[in-house]
Amino acid sequence: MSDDTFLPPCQLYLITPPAIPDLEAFGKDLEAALSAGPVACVQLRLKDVDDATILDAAAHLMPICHDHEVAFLINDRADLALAADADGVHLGQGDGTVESARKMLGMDREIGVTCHDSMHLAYEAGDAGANYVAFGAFFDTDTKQTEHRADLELLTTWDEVTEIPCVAIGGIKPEHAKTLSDAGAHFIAVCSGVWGHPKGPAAAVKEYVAALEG
Ligand SMILES: Cc1ncc(COP(=O)(O)OP(=O)(O)O)c(N)n1
Ligand SMILES: Cc1ncsc1CCOP(=O)(O)O
Ligand SMILES: [Mg+2]
Repeated sequence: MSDDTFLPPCQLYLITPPAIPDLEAFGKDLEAALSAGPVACVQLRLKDVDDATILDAAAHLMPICHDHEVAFLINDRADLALAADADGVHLGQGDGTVESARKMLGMDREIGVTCHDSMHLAYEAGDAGANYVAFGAFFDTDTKQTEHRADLELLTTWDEVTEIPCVAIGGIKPEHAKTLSDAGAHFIAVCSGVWGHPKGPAAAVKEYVAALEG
């Protein structure tokens, strides 16, 4: 994900729902979503479950991603990303340091870092060796209680001053995609807009991709 030389300016990054009650059914939805259009990355973001559940979900979902040449990241836990042989980890500000995750994961795996609405946190993450930084929330979301609201200018400034890709997250609907892309986002991260789309995840991916192609 960090080498965007031959990639379109802004790509879709999918975040799983925080609970996956039926792994078989979700695997089918994931397969449909990834077959519908280009997706750069899928992040397994399970909350309030034990490690075995995360590893089981990773073992089921990662091959689907790899069949589509889509990177598979695990949220919160570098140790589980290593145990699952995932492509990387997404770390929040309370999920451990980039340095310690890098020691665990080596240089071949991706490390992304939540930076809320803060250029300062993004510089810190970049200096520590993050492969991407994530800004948000850009819009209202029911997926997570958020305390920070990012604006488009942050994306533009970040894009101007660094080479490190940035992800925009939080309540992103298809109609927001082009604006975020034009402002400088390299990825838009979406959860409910895809898995909760009234026409299903495949139709959702098509809508986001069409909007990005604008
Ligand atoms: C791409 C991306 N950006 C931000 C987050 C949020 O991470 P974090 O702040 O650790 O919150 P949780 O997702 O762990 O609730 C993310 N997961 N992915
Ligand atoms: C994990 C996370 N971090 C900031 S907003 C958010 C939720 C993203 O989900 P949605 O696309 O449903 O708003
Ligand atoms: Mg986290």
